[in-house]
Amino acid sequence: MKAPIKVAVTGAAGQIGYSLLPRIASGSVFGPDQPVELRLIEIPNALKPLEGVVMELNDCSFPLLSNIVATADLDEGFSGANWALLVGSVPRKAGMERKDLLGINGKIFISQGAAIAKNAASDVRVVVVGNPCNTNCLIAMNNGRDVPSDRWFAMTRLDENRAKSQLATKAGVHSTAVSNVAIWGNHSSTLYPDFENAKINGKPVTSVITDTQWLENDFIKSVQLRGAAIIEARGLSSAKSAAHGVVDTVRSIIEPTAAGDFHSVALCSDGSYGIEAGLITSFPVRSNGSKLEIVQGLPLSDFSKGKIEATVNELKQEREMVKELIPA
Ligand SMILES: NC(=O)C1=CN([C@@H]2O[C@H](COP(=O)(O)OP(=O)(O)OC[C@H]3O[C@@H](n4cnc5c(N)ncnc54)[C@H](O)[C@@H]3O)[C@@H](O)[C@H]2O)C=CC1
Ligand SMILES: O=C([O-])CC(=O)C(=O)O
Repeated sequence: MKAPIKVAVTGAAGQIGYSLLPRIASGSVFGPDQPVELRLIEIPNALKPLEGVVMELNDCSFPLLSNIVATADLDEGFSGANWALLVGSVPRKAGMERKDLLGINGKIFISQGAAIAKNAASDVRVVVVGNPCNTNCLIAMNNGRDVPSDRWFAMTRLDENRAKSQLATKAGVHSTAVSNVAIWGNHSSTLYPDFENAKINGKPVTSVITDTQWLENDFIKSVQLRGAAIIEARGLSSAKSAAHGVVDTVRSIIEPTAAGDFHSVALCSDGSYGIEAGLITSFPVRSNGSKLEIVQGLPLSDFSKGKIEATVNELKQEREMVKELIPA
């Protein structure tokens, strides 16, 4: 039996937490032979509902769940964590952009970044989900600089999955036929779902879907605005698909990527594709199971370059909005 890994989850009493925790505890994220200890972090006011979540997790009698710690103390919560999934933060309401949350949510990530650096395991990897996730991740990373910058991620996998679903529906194929979908930039209404490098059954999307007008307009907009459409329909932001996005994000970091394919995650730019180093930007990535790398050399048309520039510019604006939260 392997030793348990410690997985810290913030916002554990929230709606994403409710969908995500059983996936982790049942082995869907770290594998069917990997025991996990859950370290659930909430604000003091949410400790009571968190107690209910813990009761339900216990009632599932998950074979792989070795222990649960529930706490409002960041030092205790992140102690020894091998993974920190930062979900806890306020979701937007209808009519808001995700960056409108920066004033409320940004400061949460100062203390969380610092507490991760102080308490987590030396191999900790961090995935920020709470919005606006790229800039929240930037804040956390810069307040937790003892953790190397290649361990910090923000989630754009839900956007990749959404793009696959839209392309599959348009082409009349199953979403598993769609591969190589890069999401570039910010998890926001400027993100760029790159249909030019995407494939359907191994062929360029543009040779299967010849409706260029749809690809350049409706498709991009549908992915950019999907989160808002869910809020409009549900009265609440996406939770099940977001939790599934977290599962896919972690798995595509720790498991080898299928030959020729890639996935999307926001990480600390190293200057690839001319994107300013240090920005938490979504890129196409490949993993060999232990090392994750940005896919190099994808051809980008002027159309794609313009879209990427716009979303990266928004990331720079968001960084400017939170400059007081980032130590020099
Ligand atoms: N990156 C992505 O693709 C997606 C991101 N999100 C974002 O995820 C976040 C969480 O969404 P939901 O679970 O639906 O919200 P929710 O409101 O149901 O749950 C959030 C939980 O976070 C807790 N929380 C707030 N501040 C905290 C802190 N400082 N420390 C620990 N916990 C804290 C709250 O008490 C609450 O239980 C939101 O910011 C939402 O916009 C949602 C969907 C997709
Ligand atoms: O749109 C939102 O506020 C929640 C989110 O990030 C998403 O569903 O992609």
